Amino acid sequence: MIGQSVSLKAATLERDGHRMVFDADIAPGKIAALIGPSGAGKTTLLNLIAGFERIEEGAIRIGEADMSKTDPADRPVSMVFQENNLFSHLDIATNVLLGIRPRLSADTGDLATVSAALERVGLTGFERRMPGTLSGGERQRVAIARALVRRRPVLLLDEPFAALGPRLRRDMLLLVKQLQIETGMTVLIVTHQPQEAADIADEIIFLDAGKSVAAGPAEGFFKRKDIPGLSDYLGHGE
Ligand SMILES: Nc1ncnc2c1ncn2[C@@H]1O[C@H](COP(=O)(O)OP(=O)(O)OP(=O)(O)O)[C@@H](O)[C@H]1O
Repeated sequence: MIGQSVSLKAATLERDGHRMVFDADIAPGKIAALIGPSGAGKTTLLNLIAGFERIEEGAIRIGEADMSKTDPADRPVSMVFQENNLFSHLDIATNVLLGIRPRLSADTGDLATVSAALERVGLTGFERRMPGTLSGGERQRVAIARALVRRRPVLLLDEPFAALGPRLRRDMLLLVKQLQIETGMTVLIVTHQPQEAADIADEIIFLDAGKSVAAGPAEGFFKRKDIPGLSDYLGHGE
C-alpha cells in the first residue's frame, strides 16, 4: 500500500456565519498530528478530508485527485473515531469484514485477511467475541484492524485513544506508528497531548479558532515562538 498526499488550499466552510479556513500539505507516507484548543476545527478538518462535510470554496486533493465533489465512500480514506466505531450486534470478525465487504458476503480469503488483521493488532482469537465484551482499547484495536483491511492510502484518527490510560495510549500510538511504517499509508491524527504528537508525528498542524495557523516539522515545533496562540494553548503564557 502506498500513501497519498493530502492537500487543502484555503478549504473554506461557513458555519453559523463563521468562516473556517484550512490549509495543509501532508506528504505521502507521513504522520501529521492536528493539535489546538477545543472547538479549533480539528474534527471538522478530518471530516472535510473524509467527505462527511463539504468545502464551499478552495480545494482539497488526495494524491492528484480533486476530492471536493467526491462522496465519502469513494475517497481513498479510512476514519477511526474516538468511540462507537463498531456495530454492537455483530461479532468482531464481522465488524472487521465490513471493511472489505460492506454487504457481508465473505469468502474464505476474506476470513483469512480478517484473522491476519486481528493478529496484527494483537487480537488473535477474538473473532467470535461481541464488541460489548471487549475493553475500550481492544475495541479501538478492532477499529484499526478494520481500517487495515480496507487498505486505503489515508488513515484519519480522531482522538482514537483519548479514553485510554497513558500506558495503553502509548502502546496504541506505537502500534499506529508501526502499521504506518509497514503499510506506507499517510496518517492524520487529532490529539490533545502535545507530547504524543511530538512522539509519533513527522509534522504538526496547529489550529485555532477555525483556522490552520501553522504547520511544520514535529521536531522543535512546541518551542517555536512565531506561532500566534501556541504558547497560550500549551499553557506557557506569552
Ligand atoms: N454540525 C455542526 N453544526 C454547527 N457547528 C458545529 C458542528 N460541528 C462542529 N461545530 C462547531 O464548529 C467548531 C469546530 O468544531 P470541531 O469539532 O471541529 O472542533 P475540535 O477542534 O475538533 O474540538 P474538540 O477538541 O473539542 O473536539 C466548534 O465551534 C463547534 O461547536
